[in-house]
Amino acid sequence: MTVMTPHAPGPLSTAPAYVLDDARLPAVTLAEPLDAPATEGLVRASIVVAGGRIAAILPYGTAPDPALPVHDMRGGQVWPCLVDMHTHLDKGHIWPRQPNPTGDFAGALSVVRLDRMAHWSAADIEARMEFGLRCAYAHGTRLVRTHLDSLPPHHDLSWDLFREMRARWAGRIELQAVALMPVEATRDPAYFEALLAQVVRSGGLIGGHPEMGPELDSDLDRLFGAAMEHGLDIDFHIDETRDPGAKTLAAVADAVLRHGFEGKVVAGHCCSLARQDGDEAARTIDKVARAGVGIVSLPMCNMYLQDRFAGLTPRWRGVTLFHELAAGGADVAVASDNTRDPFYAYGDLDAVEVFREAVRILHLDHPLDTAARVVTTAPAAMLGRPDIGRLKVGDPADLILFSARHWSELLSRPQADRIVLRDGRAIDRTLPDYRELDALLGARDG
Ligand SMILES: Nc1ccnc(=O)[nH]1
Repeated sequence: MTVMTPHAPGPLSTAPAYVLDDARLPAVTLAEPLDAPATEGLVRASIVVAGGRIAAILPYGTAPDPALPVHDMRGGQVWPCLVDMHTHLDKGHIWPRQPNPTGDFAGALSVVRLDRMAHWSAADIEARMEFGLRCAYAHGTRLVRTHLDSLPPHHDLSWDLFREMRARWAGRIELQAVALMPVEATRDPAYFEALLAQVVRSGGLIGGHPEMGPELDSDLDRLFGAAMEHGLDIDFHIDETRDPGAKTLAAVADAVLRHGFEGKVVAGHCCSLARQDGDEAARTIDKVARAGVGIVSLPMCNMYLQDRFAGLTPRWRGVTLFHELAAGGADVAVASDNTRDPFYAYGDLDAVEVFREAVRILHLDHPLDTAARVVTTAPAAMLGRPDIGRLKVGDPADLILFSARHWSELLSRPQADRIVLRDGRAIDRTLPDYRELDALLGARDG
């Protein structure tokens, strides 16, 4: 019997070619449909890996070359490596140094600013980004988009560092970055020009959080104008509030249509949409779909920050109208958001955790048939990388092997025993030790 441990000698660590036999694959991640029956969206199949690539995907039972060594999955699921399309690597892991005393959004905003101004040198950000990326890699993620706080001086410092980190991580994690600032900050031409120069130099995206007010549309026009001039895609933080009066999502969709904007636009959060009445929400969803604005929900962070009042029990989950958006024709996905910082006290850039929690918080279950798309093909498409997060013959064998066979098995445990293959080889999944950050964050006894 094959022993399912990552470091056992065997085909996953040594053989130039082998078979992952008797696996279950999420059909929604298959680039080409397999002629085999699916149960709850899972297809039984065997994958031939050769030269670090997927050489064949065969219906289970159609025996491949009998000479090849076999890793018997015994019915366990095999997924492509994952996509985490909305993170904040620059903030990650500051919690021990800068907790959020209220645990709410206003508290997070104000204390993050204090920490940023006091501590965010290049060395500080680099150490925390590196730590976060090591976690994401060990968990099986291959593509990460991060927002970077981009108010001075970090519009320079963080972006210079980002280019370095992207080069260092090339081949392990593909990195994308988005400028995060209040959209009204673009009214300062000297700042905005300098920021745009950095974003263009870095192959990044422009974004930020628009706010309601008389200048909302003109602020958006300035941002879209710059994006069109420089050929940039856009990724916003939108309406992260319980206030139903926050309607910048509709304004963003209007701006896309008004400008005939042809780049990709993503809107993260969109919490207040779920607090508006049905007709109003439906009108906005229709606009979002027509404008082709992709929506990313951040369920763990939203449930943590939204509807938090001291001494009171939360009454809503904080998430956007995920199902209604999907039914209305909008692209939808989920992602991590913050990790161990004032916006979210927990998290480890584990897209499998994000998937599990998203299923529970957003009711992505029953049926679960296509749910796996929300951390694979859907975010990959929104990020302009449809070559990642899918199972396709000829692609690198970047795969996650689960012992779990069915959805109830996959979603009931944290899948800490998963095996991650990169280019067909099992990687070392050891997570970095928090103690590595002690010197940076001020070690605390007690
Ligand atoms: N949810 C968030 C909003 C703004 N900034 C963050 O880091 N996170």
